[in-house]
Amino acid sequence: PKYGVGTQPFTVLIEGNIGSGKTTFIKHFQKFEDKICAMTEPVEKWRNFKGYNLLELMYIDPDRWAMPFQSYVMLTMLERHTKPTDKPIKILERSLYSAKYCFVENLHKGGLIHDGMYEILKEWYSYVEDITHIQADLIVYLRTTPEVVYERIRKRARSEEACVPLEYIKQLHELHEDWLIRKKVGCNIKVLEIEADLDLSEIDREYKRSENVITASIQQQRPA
Ligand SMILES: Cc1cc2cn([C@H]3C[C@H](O)[C@@H](CO)O3)c(=O)nc2[nH]1
Repeated sequence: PKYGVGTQPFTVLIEGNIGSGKTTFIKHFQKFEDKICAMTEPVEKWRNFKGYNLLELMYIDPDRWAMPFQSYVMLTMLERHTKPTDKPIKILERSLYSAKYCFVENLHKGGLIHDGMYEILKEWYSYVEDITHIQADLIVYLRTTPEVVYERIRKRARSEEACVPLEYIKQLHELHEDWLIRKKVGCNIKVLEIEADLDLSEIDREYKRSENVITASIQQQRPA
């Protein structure tokens, strides 16, 4: 049997484009810390891996650094997927799936990683999925339009993202749509779509709706 089968609680993956509000969304759930193990993306690890800013290196020198960056992202995602918790719910920001179907796919389509690198990463994904149980019961898709998140990225002004062009954001958007809306690829996991173009004041209504769906989905769960 796969490593970790039956060891993980109900797991929600928060997915969406860069700047779609995932971290804000997850922080909203961190107040239920007695019931929910919520883990944001380890961006700080990627920005300082033993003194190397892998995120910056990936953006400024993708030919050399996009592949090693994505292989480290895979490692950090796998750590989160398999991390034990005694809480009944786990919420993760992104996943091995968005790594595979969105980011690595985008880098390869854009010619930023060589075919050989792409094949190695895909080999890792399929091996990892063969030997490890990846718990994923619900995907909350913070659905946005590229222009809206592009503006947010400009405002947030994360230094490494300064040169990310709108085209890159549009490509990532389409890959999220292929995966989560058009269901062209990937896992048949239930998707809850959140209109995340809304500005933060209105989005509380959407948080409430997702909370209801998450708690309802857990109730539907087979009793442990
Ligand atoms: C799974 C996964 C997340 C992820 C994030 N990123 C980038 C996009 C943003 O600039 C930053 C934080 O999400 O990291 C990436 O290049 N590849 C990724 N793969």
